[in-house]
Amino acid sequence: MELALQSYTFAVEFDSSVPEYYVDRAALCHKMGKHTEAFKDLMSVPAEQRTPEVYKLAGKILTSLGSYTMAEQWYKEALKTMPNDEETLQLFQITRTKRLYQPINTSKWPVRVKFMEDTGKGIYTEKKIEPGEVLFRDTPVVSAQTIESARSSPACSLCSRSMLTKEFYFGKIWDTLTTTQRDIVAKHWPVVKAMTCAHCERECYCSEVCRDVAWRQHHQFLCPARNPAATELYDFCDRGRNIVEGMWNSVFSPMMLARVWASILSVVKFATMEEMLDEPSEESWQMARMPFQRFVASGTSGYAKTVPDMVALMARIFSAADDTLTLDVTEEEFETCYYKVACNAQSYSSTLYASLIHATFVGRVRDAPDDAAALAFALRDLEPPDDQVFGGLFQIQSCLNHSCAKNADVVDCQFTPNVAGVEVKALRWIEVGHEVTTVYVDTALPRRVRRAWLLRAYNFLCECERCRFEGDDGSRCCQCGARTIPPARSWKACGQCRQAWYCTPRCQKMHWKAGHKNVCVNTQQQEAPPQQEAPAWTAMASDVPTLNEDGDLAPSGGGGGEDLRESIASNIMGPPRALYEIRPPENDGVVITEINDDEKQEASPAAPPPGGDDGQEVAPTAAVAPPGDVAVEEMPSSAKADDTPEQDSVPAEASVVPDGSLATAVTTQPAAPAEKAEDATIPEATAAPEAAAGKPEEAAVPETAAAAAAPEKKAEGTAPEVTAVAAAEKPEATVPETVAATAAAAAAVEQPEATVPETVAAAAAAVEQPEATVPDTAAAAAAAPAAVEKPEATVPETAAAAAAAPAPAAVEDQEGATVSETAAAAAAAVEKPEEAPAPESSPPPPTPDEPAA
Ligand SMILES: C[S@@+](CC[C@H](N)C(=O)[O-])C[C@H]1O[C@@H](n2cnc3c(N)ncnc32)[C@H](O)[C@@H]1O
Repeated sequence: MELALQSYTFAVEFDSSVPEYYVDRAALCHKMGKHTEAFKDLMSVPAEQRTPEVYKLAGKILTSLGSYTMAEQWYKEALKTMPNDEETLQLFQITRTKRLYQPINTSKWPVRVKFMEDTGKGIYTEKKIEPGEVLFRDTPVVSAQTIESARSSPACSLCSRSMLTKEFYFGKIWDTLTTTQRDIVAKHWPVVKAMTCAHCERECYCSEVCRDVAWRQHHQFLCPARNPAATELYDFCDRGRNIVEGMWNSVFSPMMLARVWASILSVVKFATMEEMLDEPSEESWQMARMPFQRFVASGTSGYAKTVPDMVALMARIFSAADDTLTLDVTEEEFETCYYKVACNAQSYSSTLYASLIHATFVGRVRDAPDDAAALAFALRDLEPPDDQVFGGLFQIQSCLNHSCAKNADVVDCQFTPNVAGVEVKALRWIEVGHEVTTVYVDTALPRRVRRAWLLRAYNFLCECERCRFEGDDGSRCCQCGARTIPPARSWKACGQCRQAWYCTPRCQKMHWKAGHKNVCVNTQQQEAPPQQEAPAWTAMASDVPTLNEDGDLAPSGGGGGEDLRESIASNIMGPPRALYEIRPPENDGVVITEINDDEKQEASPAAPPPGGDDGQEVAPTAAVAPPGDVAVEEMPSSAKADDTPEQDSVPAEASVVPDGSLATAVTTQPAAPAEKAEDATIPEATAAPEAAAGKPEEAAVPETAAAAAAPEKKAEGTAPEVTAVAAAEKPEATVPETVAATAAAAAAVEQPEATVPETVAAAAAAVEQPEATVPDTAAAAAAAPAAVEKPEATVPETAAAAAAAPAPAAVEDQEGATVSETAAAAAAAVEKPEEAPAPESSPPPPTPDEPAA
């Protein structure tokens, strides 16, 4: 090879105007591992003479240099002229995967970030975890107080500790207090020293340290005194409109987006100064963007068009951010950043809460009876303050995937007085290698609504254990998939959770064993419904599940795929929103939980179905069963009004004919043998109210003697099985290329040492188009039948592109292309739940003790 290199060098020196000589030498150098020389050679080819092959080779070289972002740019250039070139598409995907899934350092913690094909990055345990154990802690890369909270609860803009001053708390009342009363308040109010930015009044800090750090990190570009365009942004936030055209939510404000760009600029500015350059280098841009590149962004493009004023405002702010530096906030740039934040923002607080300040004050006043008497009137109508709430982007925490049966909680955590963040704690035992999950949605909601929510907001169809072992409504048997005839009828619901329906006791039993027992909870033990609590998220949730005219994902339940698909195309117009919800502190005053904490149910396993009563309870959602209907006749006739188990009676079985419809023929089977204790805990199925009233003998599955026994505790840590099943169910065929890409991703994830990029200075200097942002179009996302990652909006979707997509979860990175589990794919998965392979968590075949199946 050395000889060949000499020949090429001779050729180049002989006639330096022939681009092919450079290209050939670059290819050889690349082969020989001389990547920097190779790239220099390519840069000698004038831009107008660069062929797609040159761009492709440049992509390969830059990938070898670990400069993935730039490599992607060059592949994109190549794809502009040869959009169907499979090799380039493949290389593009691999590079992107490498960039997105480079290892995240969790070496201090008993967890590891791993990449799974169906769920993307996730957090997995490295050892068996105890309930309550801290899995990891994390601090935000960027954060901002939510608009809502900023108005009601002042806090240090950087470290998020509460800055609730007495004047703020007393508000208008303050002016009505006598001097004596004010003195008393001042005596007992904890010291809260707040200071503003040295240049503007718009930011509040707890200390000079926070003020200085904030200045360097972002405020230098956003201070209205320095950048007048930013005034409008502050005004916007001050007006307290946390919902802009129904889009902004209470978890993050546009200020967070502005801080993302500002912090990128600040790194670039610093690097440029350090390197004593006149202009920022491409490398410094890349380095500055790096912390944000790993965050996935789910969403379809078009959002920027719904908030054009905000896009224009951000563009104005960053076009004048600094004398020498500008950042072009295009629609694409805006959307990418928006979706990253929407998909990953986690709300959190400093544990130095407003309520803590208030409680301290109240406690001190109480301890001084004279002072209490003097203030009694003034304090009469004052409510305790709201706590401050921030939204933040966290590197590790953002890798937590969702499960409706979460096994971990995200709680507030204070690292130092000036650094707050979150810690993730196990809610129960988690086996080694199992996934750590949290919830993104109110898990008290029915399955259909939860899934619609998640699909809309996060672009994935939840296949967690709960979703797999609950149904949508009574028209479809959760075990065998048999549908009622007519569809308005309802099968009997699980008497305990009422979230699963069965055509026969046998199906109920099978489903129980297969996994329903792990997720079955008594809905009455769940928390009050969201409407009653009216936390911030209900306002958001209420406008989400309108998926079709009936407000359903599918008519008559059963997860009809077409309807879901259509509704997604027609109704899922809005962008994702983060649903993490902060709750008022409980007990120790530092608890932050997500929207709904089903840990309470987990902590206190659902009570057994109460005697005969439970069997008589009816599912609130059960439909009316017309008397004399075929399905009613097929239900067990053995259940007596007093629910005495009738051991030798025979529940008639509904059978399903191959086309999935319910056969009217009723078969008789031998009586089931005595059940094992495990089986005996199955809550009896309950029928629709009218059916129960009209036909008491059909109201319940015969209750067994052991039915009062407590149901088994939930199985723990089943996530890997869930993952496996979800993968197995995926409608898209997984082609070898995908496997290869995934393997590459996994390898990248698992090899921390592979992360250190070589120097890319030469490459950086030469790159022409650093940041072309090209998100998917909404139409493409809706229409794409398979997961497709498109390096350019202009690159047609091809089978090859679909095959090459390494990650089904929607992943839109800074540069825009999207790996998406499309609506169609999701819909297909919903459409055929009855055809799903048996869950891996299914129990072994029945033992002789168990009832015959
Ligand atoms: C906060 S991120 C979680 C980490 C993410 N998996 C990643 O690769 O960065 C949220 C995104 O993860 C994916 N996700 C989370 N939970 C999931 C689940 N249960 N099934 C499939 N995808 C999931 C979705 O794409 C969602 O938009």
